[in-house]
Amino acid sequence: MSKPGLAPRRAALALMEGVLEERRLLSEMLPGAVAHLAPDERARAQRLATGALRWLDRADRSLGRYLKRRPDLAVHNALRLALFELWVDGAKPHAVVDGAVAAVSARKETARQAGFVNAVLRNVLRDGPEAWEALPVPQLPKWLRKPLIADYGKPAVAAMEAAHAAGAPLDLTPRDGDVAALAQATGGEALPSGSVRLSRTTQVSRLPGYDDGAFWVQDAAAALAGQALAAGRGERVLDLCAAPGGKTLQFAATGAAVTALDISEGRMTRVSENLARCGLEAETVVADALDWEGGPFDAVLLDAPCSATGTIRRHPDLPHAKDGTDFPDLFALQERLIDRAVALTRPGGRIVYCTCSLLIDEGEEQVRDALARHPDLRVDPEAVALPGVDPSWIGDEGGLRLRPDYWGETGGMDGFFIAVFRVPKA
Ligand SMILES: C[S@@+](CC[C@H](N)C(=O)[O-])C[C@H]1O[C@@H](n2cnc3c(N)ncnc32)[C@H](O)[C@@H]1O
Repeated sequence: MSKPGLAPRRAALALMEGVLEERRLLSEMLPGAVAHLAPDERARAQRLATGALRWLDRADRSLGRYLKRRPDLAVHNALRLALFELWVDGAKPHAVVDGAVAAVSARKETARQAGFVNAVLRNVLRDGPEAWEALPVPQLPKWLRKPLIADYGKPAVAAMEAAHAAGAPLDLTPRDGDVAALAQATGGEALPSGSVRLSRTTQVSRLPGYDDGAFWVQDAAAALAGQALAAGRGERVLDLCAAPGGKTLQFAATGAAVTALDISEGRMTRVSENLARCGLEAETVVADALDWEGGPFDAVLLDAPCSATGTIRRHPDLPHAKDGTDFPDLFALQERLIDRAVALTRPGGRIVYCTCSLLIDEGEEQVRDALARHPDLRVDPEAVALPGVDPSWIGDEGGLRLRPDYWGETGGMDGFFIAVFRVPKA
């Protein structure tokens, strides 16, 4: 029989290897990679892999003191994971050392290095948590850090990195807009923007009101993007890249006639499930937005596919799995999707363009380029001056720049860019 706790640790190490060697995202590998585990072990494997990747940079700095040269990836990862468990997760030292040694011993290729792992971890333990705490907050890899410093400056990037290390709370959007009632029912905090924030980790489906569809999970920054559209009862609204549907639900809850479109059939199933749970309606269309014909609509939301660099708090694997080389294709797609959104909006209508990205190429620059291609469009800064938004977050081009370090004292928010275009009357 294998040691207790070995299976989730081995699954976590396999997930880390998938990210760091095969450059795959955790979301692509889960839930397949943990399907063989019991539910609590699955959650533990995911938590360990996510945590180790979040703290990877600090673990590597720490291990630099004990390693003459970089060990094989599998051994290195076992040590990185052990440091996360010891100094962040608060696991018992003997259990961590035993677990790391057992994981390395269980693989034929690494079994001979079990003694080495044991020795390194003994040295780490001898130096204690003070040595770990003295190290800087984990930094982003250079490929991402450099352009962000160029755009925001070093202090801002350091603040974002601190927010990435802190992780993300759980935000809920109330279906009927009654934020106070939902905050009371769930024991959460009512945010000025209309979301409810829970700081504790919890199983969402066990929260009161889940089965009745009284709320859905949606980061407060993403909810602001939905609010910026200001959908009204009976208005024809198109959600052009809709899945998994947080913003579709926001529009449907206002009584708008919503068409939710997405290229992915699988992801669109989640939109339908979310609508059904919340007792809301929308027309769902699986199609490529670039060649779909319909409308014209009173309002179009384009929550475009993007680098997702605004979601690193929730997805600390992203900076390790990506290197930015595929981003220019996304920038070009965003441009074409903006042109489609313009074509699908009626004269006098409006378009919300947003991305969960920190890169200005996917935000401010897209707005500037869109205005050059469509000189009749106007950006409406008033439309993004929403409750909870600090006016200094609205840029010269009229868009709203949200960063993970904003609202730091209440748990931060996802990085987002949101701009509202007004289409001229005919
Ligand atoms: C950022 S996500 C949208 C999130 C969603 N608006 C929400 O609030 O839950 C981007 C979506 O764009 C979809 N997508 C990518 N390319 C597309 C295309 N050419 N046409 C339609 N949808 C596309 C992806 O499948 C993905 O679901």
